[in-house]
Amino acid sequence: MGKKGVLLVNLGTPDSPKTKDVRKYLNEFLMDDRVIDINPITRALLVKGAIVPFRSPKSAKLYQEIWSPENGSPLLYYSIKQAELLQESLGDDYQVELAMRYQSPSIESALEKLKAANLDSLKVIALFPQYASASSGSVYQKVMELVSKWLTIPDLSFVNSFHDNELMIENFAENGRKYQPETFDHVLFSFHGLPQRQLIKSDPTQNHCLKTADCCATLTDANKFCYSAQSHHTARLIAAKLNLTPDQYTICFQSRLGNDPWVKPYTVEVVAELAKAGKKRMLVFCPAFVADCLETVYEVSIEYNEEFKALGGEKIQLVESLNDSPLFVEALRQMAIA
Ligand SMILES: C=CC1=C(C)c2cc3[nH]c(cc4nc(cc5[nH]c(cc1n2)c(C)c5CCC(=O)O)C(CCC(=O)O)=C4C)c(C)c3C=C
Ligand SMILES: [Fe+2]
Ligand SMILES: [Fe+2]
Repeated sequence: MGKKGVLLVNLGTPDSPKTKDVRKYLNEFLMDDRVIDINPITRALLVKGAIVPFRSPKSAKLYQEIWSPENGSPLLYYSIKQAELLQESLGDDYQVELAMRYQSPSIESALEKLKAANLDSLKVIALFPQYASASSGSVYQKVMELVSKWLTIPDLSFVNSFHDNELMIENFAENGRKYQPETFDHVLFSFHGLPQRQLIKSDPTQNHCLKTADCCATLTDANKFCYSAQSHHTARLIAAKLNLTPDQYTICFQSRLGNDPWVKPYTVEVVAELAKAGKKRMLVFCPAFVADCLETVYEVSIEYNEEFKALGGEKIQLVESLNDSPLFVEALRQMAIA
């Protein structure tokens, strides 16, 4: 019997927090036609002419704030840990490799190692709990492009999403419980944002997403692959584990890029409204990320915290991500062997 392969893929991070490496990363990331899904000429003009030149030095400063002298980027550090722990847990019948959709380690290099192992099967898990064309879709497209050229293609499968994975939900709830959610004035579930255009394009019925204010209130056949609907579902499941009632929490979306409308409400606006409403202490979960990264460690813990305090709030407390927790490794193990 040959080995079974498992490929874990996260988004990627710059090779270093220097402007030149951030520029290289942003160029590869934002030139992906699933990420900036517009006419290719307009995309190239926008990305290479405007976004990357202006954003790279600014983002480099932010990356410098979160870069650990020993471990580098938290996203890469914890992704490596997750792959190592999963390998340990699965044992010698499996070969686990980690890749990043952008930059290093590349999907090409990880697939080369897996090809050399003469695998019986390959399971690919994009490390995004909620499906989006811009994240998981892009990973799976890239894997398919590369594996389609192999002479022998093993049994190949993908995990579309794991927004409702019981162990993942429990892991977020467990991380949150340590902070005693009941002692906070309000709880936020802040997900990475996405252009509204991408939700609408991905709606198979073309008659559901964003047609009503509560289109994400339940998961149905029409919105089962919708990033926003899956995000709402994840948040409701974590909230239920913590016995939070709907008035105690808000679901919102962060990290908007550009001027087009993204999924609402925007976290930055929710934070401002809650500060103005007199809320003092807020607990923030970021369940679109399975590892801490720039969007959690900087954007939530530093940027939103400062904005909240400037408007009269006292503290925004980030609930750490799943990182190297045994519960998440077990969730990955169960997905890998399913
Ligand atoms: C949760 C999954 C993610 C989706 C969906 C996603 C969509 C998306 N992102 C951008 C633009 C940027 N994202 C950036 C950082 C970033 N994004 C994700 C995940 C998703 N993005 C992660 C995990 C990270 C952190 C990476 C790290 O190194 O820690 C950035 C770079 C940082 C910055 O300059 O602010 C950009 C830019 C778009 C346009 C998009 C969907 C269309
Ligand atoms: Fe992003
Ligand atoms: Fe939707």
